[in-house]
Amino acid sequence: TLYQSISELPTNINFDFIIAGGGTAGAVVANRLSEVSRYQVLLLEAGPSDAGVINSEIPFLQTTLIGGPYDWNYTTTPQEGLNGRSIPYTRGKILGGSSSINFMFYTRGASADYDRWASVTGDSGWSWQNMKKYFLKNERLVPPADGHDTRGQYDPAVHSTTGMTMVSLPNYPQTTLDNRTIQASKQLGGDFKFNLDDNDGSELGLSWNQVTVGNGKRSSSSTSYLSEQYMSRMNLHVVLNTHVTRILPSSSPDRFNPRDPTFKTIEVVTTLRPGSPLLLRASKEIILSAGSIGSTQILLNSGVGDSKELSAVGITPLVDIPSVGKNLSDHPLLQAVWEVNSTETFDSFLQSPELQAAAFVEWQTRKTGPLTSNGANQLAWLRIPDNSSLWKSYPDPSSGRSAPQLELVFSNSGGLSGLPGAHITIGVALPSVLSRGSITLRSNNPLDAPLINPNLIGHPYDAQAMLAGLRSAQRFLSAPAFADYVLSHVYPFTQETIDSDETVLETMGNFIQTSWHPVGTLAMSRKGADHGVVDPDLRVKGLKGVRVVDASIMPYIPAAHTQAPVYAIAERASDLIKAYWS
Ligand SMILES: Cc1cc2nc3c(=O)[nH]c(=O)nc-3n(C[C@H](O)[C@H](O)[C@H](O)COP(=O)(O)OP(=O)(O)OC[C@H]3O[C@@H](n4cnc5c(N)ncnc54)[C@H](O)[C@@H]3O)c2cc1C
Repeated sequence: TLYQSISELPTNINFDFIIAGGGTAGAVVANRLSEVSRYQVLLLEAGPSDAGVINSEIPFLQTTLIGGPYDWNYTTTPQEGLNGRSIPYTRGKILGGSSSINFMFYTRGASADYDRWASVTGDSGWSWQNMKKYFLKNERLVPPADGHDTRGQYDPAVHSTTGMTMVSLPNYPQTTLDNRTIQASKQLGGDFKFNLDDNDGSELGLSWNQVTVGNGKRSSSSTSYLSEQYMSRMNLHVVLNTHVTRILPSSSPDRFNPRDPTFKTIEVVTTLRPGSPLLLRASKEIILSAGSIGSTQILLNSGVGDSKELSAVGITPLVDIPSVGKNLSDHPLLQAVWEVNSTETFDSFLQSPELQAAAFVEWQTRKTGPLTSNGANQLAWLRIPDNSSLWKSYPDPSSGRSAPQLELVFSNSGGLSGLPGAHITIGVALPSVLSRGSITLRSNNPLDAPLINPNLIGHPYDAQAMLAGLRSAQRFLSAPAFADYVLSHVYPFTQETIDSDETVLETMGNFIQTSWHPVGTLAMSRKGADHGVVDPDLRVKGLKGVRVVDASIMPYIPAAHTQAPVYAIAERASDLIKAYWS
């Protein structure tokens, strides 16, 4: 049942599980736990429904969701590595969470990313070998909207066609770019070699991009795990417009010796009108799935965190876990634009209201055409060469020798630059970083946005790696396949300045943005470790009754756009919770 307001929720139900946050992970957990008909499951979401939000349905309109009503509209603290800029930090505030507003890349990461999680947690359940089945449980591979022959563009052996969230190969061709990129990969070989499928655990090389799009529309955790057939379950209750502020201990624990207090009460306020908080009780567990920022804030509001920092903002500390909110990791992104010799790039579409209107009619009638595209048909995952002088000064942040340190994403337009003319954009991102940031409270008002410091390019390695990524992008464009095509670099540097390491290092901070992949703030660690927040079964250490299931539990950021990892975490977490209570 779907309720628009907490006041509509029947008061006579005894909820076994209450899940805070109806986002990517929360929707999975709500679906899987409500498969057990004797469990009453309550999912609480601060945002509204995604039903009928056409900008969320149409893949191409992804960027229009940034900064709008379905965004929490956070801003970071001033970022030293970004020349002191504070930047917008988008998170989905809508059913489906960030999966309803993200850019739909479907990337699982390197096998070594999961093996590293297994090794730091001491739980082989997090290894690639074991996590594979959870990726398959989540994925339903479907044909692309343009019906093109996808043979040779992916490896069917590592995909599932029977899971929940729809995944497809590119849905609309980037005519002038797709073939050139494949040709360049053949001509250059080496680190740019063609990789049939970057989702088989070995990412290195150039691959076709897989996206969470099905039948020409976005497939989100809401459209898949909370679709009508599941919402009709009598034991699944989803309440929208409900902000979770805190979790509360059952009986007041002794401050100096809390002895694992039990938290089974959750405090909420409706976002629809001013009013006093309401309390709800879970008889089995509270599950925090409010995302890296939301779940962290709920714990801090509740007095679970660094006791000194909490006292400083006027919150009574209940359980001292200094790691709460630390270890924030994200992928910095620099979009570099080159002018090209063409009249057929996506720029002409971006600059023509007539073409867009026609595309809208095509999408409405057939769910095909340019609007089914997320704008990126290929990507490359690379390593910085072993003989680079960087390794004399810095450790390798990647999870292993088969995991990438650089990512390049290819788009057939000037994208964000907004420049007139025809372009190619290469998004340069860092899949592994040495910077770590934090989330802390601004005040003791639970509705105040927290202080978010992703510390982008906060470590000198990250700056040098970004420079190396830009040089890789230039090297790729030097292939014969681009010889009569790529004219000059036009953004954010100029053809004259791009080759100066000094200029690039000094000015790139003015342009680098986030890839919107914050993770790690409630990281898993071994049982008994003196750091970390949740145990390998995702229970908050030192508390009874509370688990965290979302991007915040990742101890290290994977070399992946983070939704597929979150889906797999949520599928495994659901199994762990079911096994515990069965
Ligand atoms: C603009 C953008 C583009 C992205 N592009 C990609 C991409 O192309 N591919 C990819 O793999 N990943 C992408 N990501 C990242 C990916 O979407 C996220 O890592 C993933 O969805 C996070 O899942 P989650 O469950 O941890 O959090 P979310 O999906 O964000 O879910 C958290 C939910 O909790 C709710 N919530 C928060 N606080 C509270 C509260 N106090 N009370 C009640 N509810 C609350 C939120 O409204 C939200 O619905 C992108 C993200 C963004 C923002």
